Amino acid sequence: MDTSISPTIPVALTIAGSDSGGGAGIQADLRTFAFHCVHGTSAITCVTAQNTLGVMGVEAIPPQAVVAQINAVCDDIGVQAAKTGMLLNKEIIAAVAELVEVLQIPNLVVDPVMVSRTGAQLLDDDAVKNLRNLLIPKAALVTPNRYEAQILSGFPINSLDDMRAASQIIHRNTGVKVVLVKGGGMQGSLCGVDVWFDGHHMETLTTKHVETKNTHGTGCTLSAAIAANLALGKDLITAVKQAKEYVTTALSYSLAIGKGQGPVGHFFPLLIK
Ligand SMILES: Nc1ncnc2c1ncn2[C@@H]1O[C@H](COP(=O)(O)OP(=O)(O)O)[C@@H](O)[C@H]1O
Ligand SMILES: Cc1ncc(COP(=O)(O)O)c(N)n1
Repeated sequence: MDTSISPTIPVALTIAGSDSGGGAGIQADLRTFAFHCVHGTSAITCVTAQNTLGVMGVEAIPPQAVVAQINAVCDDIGVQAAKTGMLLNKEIIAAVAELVEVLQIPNLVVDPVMVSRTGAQLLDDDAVKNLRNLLIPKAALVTPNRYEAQILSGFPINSLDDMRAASQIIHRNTGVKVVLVKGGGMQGSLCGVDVWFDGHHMETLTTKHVETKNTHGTGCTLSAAIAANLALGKDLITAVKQAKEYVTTALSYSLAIGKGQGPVGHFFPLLIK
């Protein structure tokens, strides 16, 4: 008897870098998809040698190999949603942006990864232009953190009002449907507060602040959970709110592994009885 699960199982794609330490990047994304009961597919853009202390090395995957991975997934399996994470250089960004258009990849979440939690540069300086002009305009949602929102808006962010202003500037400059400025890098009570702006409606999304140093992979997990929720057919604001709850719980169950900043934990559905 064939016990395969029905072909209606949702499928999501992550286009991102590999994190050898397993806390962020492709590893966090596929784990997040799995805990949402979404089949995860991947296109690896670069391989990082990384742990909880930092990034020791980065090797780029040639753009044509990134394109081949995306084509292989989309030609055969098909995806209901996708996210991008660490894209590393302008050539990979241009290739991904073109393919998103050609393949009409739906429900694209762009996490504009630029710098790691440990301070390592994850995007070439000359690649920001392609991110802003070629890829972000094709996204349903872009999810910059404080630092990335400052780069994309050219506006310094020190308060909730600054986060709001930056979200409006990014929306206007890129034409993206929705901007979510994340507050993980903000001080005090603003840490964990995010700002949503869709061109009409501005909303402040708040969950409880979790006190932990083990925050590696929060941004990757959030964008992957949003993509998983979109693949499951949820509307964008619901997808974002539920993803934020997922990250908050994952922070509460973070993993104190390694000597530095450990990753958020995804095992809570198995741990909470
Ligand atoms: N200590 C924390 N407590 C609660 N939520 C947090 C905390 N740190 C980050 N978050 C949330 O995690 C998500 C990822 O944000 P952030 O850490 O800013 O992203 P990135 O990993 O890209 O820097 C956001 O929803 C943010 O509000
Ligand atoms: C491969 C890869 N992708 C993304 C991040 C960002 O994650 P974080 O901001 O938690 O360091 C990372 N460190 N490595």
